[in-house]
Amino acid sequence: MSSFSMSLSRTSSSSSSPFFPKHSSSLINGDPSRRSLSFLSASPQGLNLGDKLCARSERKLVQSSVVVGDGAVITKSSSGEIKDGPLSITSLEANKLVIESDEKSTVSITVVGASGDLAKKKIFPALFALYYEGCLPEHFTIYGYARSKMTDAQLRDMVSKTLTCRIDKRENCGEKMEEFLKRCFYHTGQYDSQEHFVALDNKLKEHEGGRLSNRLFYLSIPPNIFVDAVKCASSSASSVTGWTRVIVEKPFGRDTKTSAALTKSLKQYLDEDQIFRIDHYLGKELVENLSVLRFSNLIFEPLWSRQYIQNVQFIFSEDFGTEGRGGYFDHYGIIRDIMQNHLLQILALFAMETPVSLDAEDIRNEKVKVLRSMRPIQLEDVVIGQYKSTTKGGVTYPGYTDDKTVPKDSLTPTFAAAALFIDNARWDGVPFLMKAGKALHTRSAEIRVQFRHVPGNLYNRNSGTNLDRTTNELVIRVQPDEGIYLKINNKVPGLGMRLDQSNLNLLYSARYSKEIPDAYERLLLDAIEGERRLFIRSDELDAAWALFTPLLKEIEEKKTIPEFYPYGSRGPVGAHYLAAKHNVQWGDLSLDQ
Ligand SMILES: NC(=O)C1=CN([C@@H]2O[C@H](COP(=O)(O)OP(=O)(O)OC[C@H]3O[C@@H](n4cnc5c(N)ncnc54)[C@H](OP(=O)(O)O)[C@@H]3O)[C@@H](O)[C@H]2O)C=CC1
Ligand SMILES: O=C1O[C@H](COP(=O)(O)O)[C@@H](O)[C@H](O)[C@H]1O
Repeated sequence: MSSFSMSLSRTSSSSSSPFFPKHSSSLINGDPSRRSLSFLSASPQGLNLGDKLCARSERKLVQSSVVVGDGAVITKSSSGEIKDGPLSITSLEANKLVIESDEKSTVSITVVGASGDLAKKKIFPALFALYYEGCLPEHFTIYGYARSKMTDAQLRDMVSKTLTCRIDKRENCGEKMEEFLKRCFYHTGQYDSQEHFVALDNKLKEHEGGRLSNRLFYLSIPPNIFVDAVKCASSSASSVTGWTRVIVEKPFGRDTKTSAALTKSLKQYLDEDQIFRIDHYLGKELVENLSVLRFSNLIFEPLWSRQYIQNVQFIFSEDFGTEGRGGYFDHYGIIRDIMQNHLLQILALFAMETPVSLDAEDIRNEKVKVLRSMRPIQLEDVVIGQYKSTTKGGVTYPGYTDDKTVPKDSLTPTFAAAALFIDNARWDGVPFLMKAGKALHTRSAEIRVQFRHVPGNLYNRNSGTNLDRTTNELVIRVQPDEGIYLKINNKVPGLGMRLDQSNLNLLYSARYSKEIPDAYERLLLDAIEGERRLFIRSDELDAAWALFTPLLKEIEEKKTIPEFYPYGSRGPVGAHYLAAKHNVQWGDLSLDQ
């Protein structure tokens, strides 16, 4: 257990790369446990108190321009791995970075609303997967907190029954689960009771055993009680020695006003950098890969503009309805549930300019610029729908309003399609089409990039009459069957000259044997490590609401009637007309998808 003090003396350097600055390191007073580092150009920008420096944090170090090299406490091997971790930053001052080994710190994770659906379905399984993979710190404790009366044993029982995660069939799963469950506890309490949070604080302290304490609260509760819980957690159960962070689940309000009010209330008790607004689509592997695809392959970035791209489509569909969540859903609708957050976030990542670095703030700055460059959405560019009951093969599927928690005359859309535009130099005039729906024929999420026709194409005559069928299309399939494929034209083998379209296909399951982690695993780990890149900053949220609020208001004020579509169908035909109006065909509905 040791602590190191590193002096960062900054001088300018023209030769060092922004990612790998030159530096030198030496012992302080001959003490091998204390190191002095002189950085030629680096600053600890991007590093925060409590950050953990381990192999997973390499990205952070690289982005932060504080890669520590030869002879230093943390060494970067030629294979790119950081050795001698994990270490935590315990003090961060100008020119002085104090880090200490992980043995001295602990992370307490409190799942607020532990008795609920999301906690069971996603949060506990993700925490277990992280534990199984050895990604949680050596010292950690997990607390479930909710009003329901439960003992530790009952929580463990509940968690073990719902740990239906990807780890299930792996080696030693049972053993690991036993170990994991021993670190899980439960505390019964009201969400607005300081007294109950003080009691939680005492229990956490017992487990922390005097180590530097870092605390993460995951608010897995309905939004109307977010602020009460944050108030109590921050005043009665936040850490006094390390960091305190709060993960907030959506919905972040219903519109600009309510979202701003929520942010204002949260900021009474927390700083912006303590708030981790989760959008779990940002944690999905293929969404994470979007920037890699674009910025690390020379062949894509030069094409990424109005010059070569005719339209971009963001498509979300589910083959089940709102069963069980009708009460929540009716208050929000598909535009707020999926478009304003998940699809818009992906759009922003897709369309942003190259960020200065991979640092969270640099990426989020670029995303905000995209969102703020978007043209107000016109109601004429939007189609809404609602699924109705249908009987197929002798089975009757319920309509949206058949749900007892949904008013019979509800106009809430369960489907929406929209054409959006980014009024900047790169994307001027390019339609960004979004489509999201429940109770459709399939479950999928994908990004489709349709390129322009080849000008003066020599082979037009050989390709048939429909030029759209010969345009290149890049498909990023977020789920299921994660993959990326590019449709290209090729000659059909033989003596004739007939053209065909084929896919250059990267199917993840064929390429990689390792299963893909759930989005919640990545996001929880990022929150523990203080990595904010995949969380929504308040100005991003404001910009997202500024775009959608006028449209939602207009739909609601005009009581726009949704177009009905049968459960399990491809959605309202209006979506086809909308696409056609912008000279587009939905890629997911074409014959050769
Ligand atoms: N479920 C999902 O798939 C998703 C959920 N979310 C969001 O995550 C959060 C949690 O979702 P989910 O688990 O489904 O929510 P639940 O409705 O299951 O609520 C979670 C827990 O909160 C407590 N609770 C529920 N209603 C109230 C109330 N009116 N007053 C006080 N406490 C209440 C209950 O615990 P107790 O009674 O024991 O205190 C409940 O177990 C929500 O913000 C939701 O919008 C986001 C994406 C997906
Ligand atoms: O946020 C939400 O997402 C889910 C879909 O998430 P996925 O990871 O299963 O694709 C959606 O069902 C839900 O309505 C929405 O609130």
